Formats: sequence, structure tokens, C-alpha cells
Amino acid sequence: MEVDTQHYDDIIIGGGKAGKTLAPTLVADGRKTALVERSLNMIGGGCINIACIPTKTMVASANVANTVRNSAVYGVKANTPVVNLAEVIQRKRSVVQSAREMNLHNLETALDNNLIIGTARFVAPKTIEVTTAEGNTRVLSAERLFVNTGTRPLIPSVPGLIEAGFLTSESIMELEHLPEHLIVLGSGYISLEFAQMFRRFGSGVTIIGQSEQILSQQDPDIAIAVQTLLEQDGIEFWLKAKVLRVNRTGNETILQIQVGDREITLQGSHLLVAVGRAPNTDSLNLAAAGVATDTRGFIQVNDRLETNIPGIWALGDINGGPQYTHISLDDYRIIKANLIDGGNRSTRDRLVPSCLFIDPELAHVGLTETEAQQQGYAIRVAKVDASAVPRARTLSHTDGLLKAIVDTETGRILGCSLLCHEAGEVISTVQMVMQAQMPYTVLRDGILTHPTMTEGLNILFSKL
Ligand SMILES: Cc1cc2nc3c(=O)[nH]c(=O)nc-3n(C[C@H](O)[C@H](O)[C@H](O)COP(=O)(O)OP(=O)(O)OC[C@H]3O[C@@H](n4cnc5c(N)ncnc54)[C@H](O)[C@@H]3O)c2cc1C
Ligand SMILES: NC(=O)c1ccc[n+]([C@@H]2O[C@H](COP(=O)([O-])OP(=O)(O)OC[C@H]3O[C@@H](n4cnc5c(N)ncnc54)[C@H](O)[C@@H]3O)[C@@H](O)[C@H]2O)c1
Repeated sequence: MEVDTQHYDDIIIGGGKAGKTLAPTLVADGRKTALVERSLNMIGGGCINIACIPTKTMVASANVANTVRNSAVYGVKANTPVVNLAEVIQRKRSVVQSAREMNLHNLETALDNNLIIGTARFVAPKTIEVTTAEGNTRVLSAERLFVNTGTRPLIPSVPGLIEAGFLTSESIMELEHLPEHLIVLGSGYISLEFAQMFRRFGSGVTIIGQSEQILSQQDPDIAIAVQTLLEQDGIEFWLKAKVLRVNRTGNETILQIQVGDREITLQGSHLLVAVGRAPNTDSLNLAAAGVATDTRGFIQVNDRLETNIPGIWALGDINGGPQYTHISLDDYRIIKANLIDGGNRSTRDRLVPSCLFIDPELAHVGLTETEAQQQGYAIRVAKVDASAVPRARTLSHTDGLLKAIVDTETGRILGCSLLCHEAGEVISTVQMVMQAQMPYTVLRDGILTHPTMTEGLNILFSKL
């Protein structure tokens, strides 16, 4: 039977941050473009539906609970906060809903009928089959394809885990009753944000990490400072731990873990699995296109985001780069520069800022002290407690640590980690100085508004 194939100039598979931004740009460039997104519930991609935006909406609720709980510090009397998780979730749903509607409007305006809802898989190089939720299929081909299908929670193989049941970063944001005791497997970004959030809502929280240090990409002093703050919140940690078995008995999840030569039993009402992300490549049938993946299944790209097959690019988390929405957006910029604007951009030397949205926030840009040493730089390290910043004192947000790494030879900032109130905002100032290749003295001597958290940079860099 002959299959009717619809031909496009460009097809984008998956509507994450890069894909949904690229689609209208390609249309504006005169290209006949289709965007294939597998679900109407995912219009706009992971960030707005199941990741950054819903989590940060819920973190805001947790921080309100914390402020109310600590109101006496400010001379304000308030009753103990009562958290209604169903209403927290409702608020989150409404923030997500409005973002999704706006994204749908933007995509429909740009693409008209070429926003195609269905799951794509390759059937030949440059040809895909799209299957709708109802099971209907259609075949599309294009001169150029852009894969932006993102990731999903990685589920480790632990005896009893599947049978016992568990939460992921998605299902935990649909709970309407507060867990009495949440056990979290993993000690990275997702783990720490949910752990503190639920602790502040009122749950007991235990974190199990497999490595010696939480946030393994950070310097030990920063990781220890974060762990200490979370312990002060009442979160319990078991590190260098291996989960031997999970069981569910009645309303309890029971974990047998091994720490050194000790076997320990932990018991909680809920278990969240947050041990990293798996790439959404397995169902793409990349073999039909000949697109190469790495051992974990992420698509291999060069620094211009080109796969091994000419005319196929991979953008966002799926290409194995840093997993942040702003990096997916920058991947879009690289494609636009190279394919539309006649430029020559690559991922080489780009600065990757990040912010872990715990309270206080942990923001980072550039190299850690360990990385700078490994790369052979002669460095100077500045460190100061957050309590030294006047703004932190006015707000009673004095917990934290500010740290910067400077190249002794050039005076340029190599990296910076800020564990303090509004760190996610303040780090951008450091990043701009790094990007402009200016010396650290710009931040040491610049006139910065008093009293702001950014003024803390005057103090930090005067330590050198
Ligand atoms: C809980 C959580 C919190 C996070 N918080 C932050 C944060 O605060 N800041 C930050 O910068 N990053 C955060 N991240 C990371 C960030 O969400 C990702 O880096 C970002 O969403 C990656 O976007 P992407 O462009 O790779 O694609 P995604 O946003 O993952 O989108 C991929 C799209 O492809 C679709 N798709 C998949 N397979 C197919 C197929 N076969 N056919 C058609 N469509 C398909 C999916 O439905 C999805 O809509 C968080 C992640 C999680 C899980
Ligand atoms: N604020 C943000 O920007 C934000 C928030 C959430 C997620 N993200 C992005 O999403 C990515 C994924 O987040 P994540 O927390 O799932 O991954 P992660 O890589 O940040 O952390 C995973 C953690 O799980 C541990 N681990 C792995 N296997 C384990 C096992 N079997 N038992 C116990 N621990 C185990 C690892 O040692 C690590 O600490 C992040 O790396 C980040 O890029 C960003």
C-alpha cells in the first residue's frame, strides 16, 4: 500500500524550549515547518508543564510557609502555618495552565495546521511517522529535522522498587495530601528542591544519596554548606548509601539500605525517585535515520549541534549537554545563528549559569575551585559568609556562603558560587563581568546599590 507522505522544509520533533522557539523563527524565514509534539498536555515542553515553572511555583508556597513559621523573628505574631497541599497544587496548576495556553496560542498562530499532536518516530532518514493518541498515523518528510524530545525520570533498577511503587518529579506535584514522611532517593537538583519544599510544608524528609557528597558537581565546601542548612531545616541524610531492597507494607514504604558495612532500615509514607534523567530517544527509532547516540542513549552532536547525519540536529537535554531551559534556549540561538543569520556559533566556551532553588538559593557560573585547579590555573579564592552582606541582615537571611575563583595571571573571574538570598539574580551580574572579560576589580570597586544582595559582590571581591 502506498503511504501518503506530507513534505516539509523543516520538521521539529518535540516542542521543548528550543523547538517551540525555533518553529516561529523558521516560519518567519520562509520555511514550510511542522512541529510534532506528542501531547496537548505538554504544549510548551517540560519546563512550563512538569519541571521549572511548576516546581518554582510550589517552592514559593513552601517559602511562604517558612516565613509565616519564622514570623516572630520579624516581630510579627502569626499562628503556625497550615498548609493545604490541594490548594498549593491548584495554584501550581493554574500557573501551568496559563503558560500552556499562551504557548498553544503562539504555536498555533505561527504554525496553523502544522502544529501536529502525536508521537514521532523515524521510519527512514528524513522521514518520520506520527501516531496520534487515537492510534492514527501519518508520514512526514523534510529536508532538515531538529530533534528536541527532552528527558524523563531515570528509574534505577532496585529490587522491589517497581512493585512497591514510588513518586517521580511529575507525580509528586499532583499529591493533594501531605506525605507524613518523604524518603528521597538521589541528592541532586530535583531531590534537594523537593526535599526542602516538602519539609517546609510539614513532612518529615530523609534523603538517600549514593555518593559521599550531595551536589557532586560542586566544591565540597559549598556542598557541605548546603547540606548543613538542610539539616538545620530538619532533613535527614544518608550518604554513600546503596538501596538493597524496597518493600511496601500497608501505608509504609520500607527501604533496606547499606551504608559502609551497616545495613539500615528506613521507613516512610512516600518515596520519591530523583536520580537523574533518561533521554527520550528509545521510542524515536533513531536507527532508521542512522543517528548515533552515546552509551546512555543521548544523541551525539558536535559543537554546532549537528548529529552524524547531515540535515539532522539535536537541541536541548536530548543532546547530552547541561540540562537547563536556558541552555535549550541557547541551543536554539546557535541554530538560528548558523542556519538563518549566516553566523558561526558553537557551544564552545559558553558560560553555563545555574540556580538550585532551595532557600537560600545556590547559584553557580563558570568553574569550581576543583575544576580550575584540575585545568592548571593559578588561582585566588575569595570567600565570605552571607551574613557579611548588610541586605542579608535586614532580611534575617544571613545563612550562606559566597565564593569566587579568580585567575591570578589575568585577574579574570573563572567561576563563582553564591549560596545566599536571591543568589539566582546576583549571579547574573558576575556572569556579565565574566562574559565581558573584565577583571574582578570591576565588582570589587563598582558602585553597587546599598543595601542590596548584589552589593555583597563588593564585599566578596574585596577579600582578594
Ligand atoms: C523537576 C524539574 C525541575 C527543573 N527545574 C529547572 C529550573 O528551575 N531551571 C532550569 O533551567 N531547568 C530546570 N529543569 C531542567 C529543564 O526542565 C530542562 O532542561 C528543559 O525542560 C529541557 O528542555 P528541552 O528543550 O530539552 O525539552 P523538553 O522541555 O523536555 O521538551 C521535550 C518535548 O518533546 C516531547 N516529545 C518527546 N518525545 C517525543 C516524540 N517522540 N514525538 C513528539 N514529541 C515528543 C515531549 O512531550 C516534550 O514536550 C528542571 C527539570 C525538572 C525535571
Ligand atoms: N533549578 C534547576 O535548574 C533544576 C532543578 C531540577 C532539575 N534540574 C536539571 O535536571 C537535572 C536532573 O536532576 P536530578 O536531580 O534528577 O539529577 P542530578 O544529576 O542533579 O542528581 C542525581 C543524583 O542522584 C544520585 N544517584 C544516582 N543514582 C542513584 C541511586 N541509585 N541511588 C541514590 N542516589 C543516586 C546522584 O549521585 C546524584 O546526586 C539536573 O541535573 C539539572 O540539570 C535543574
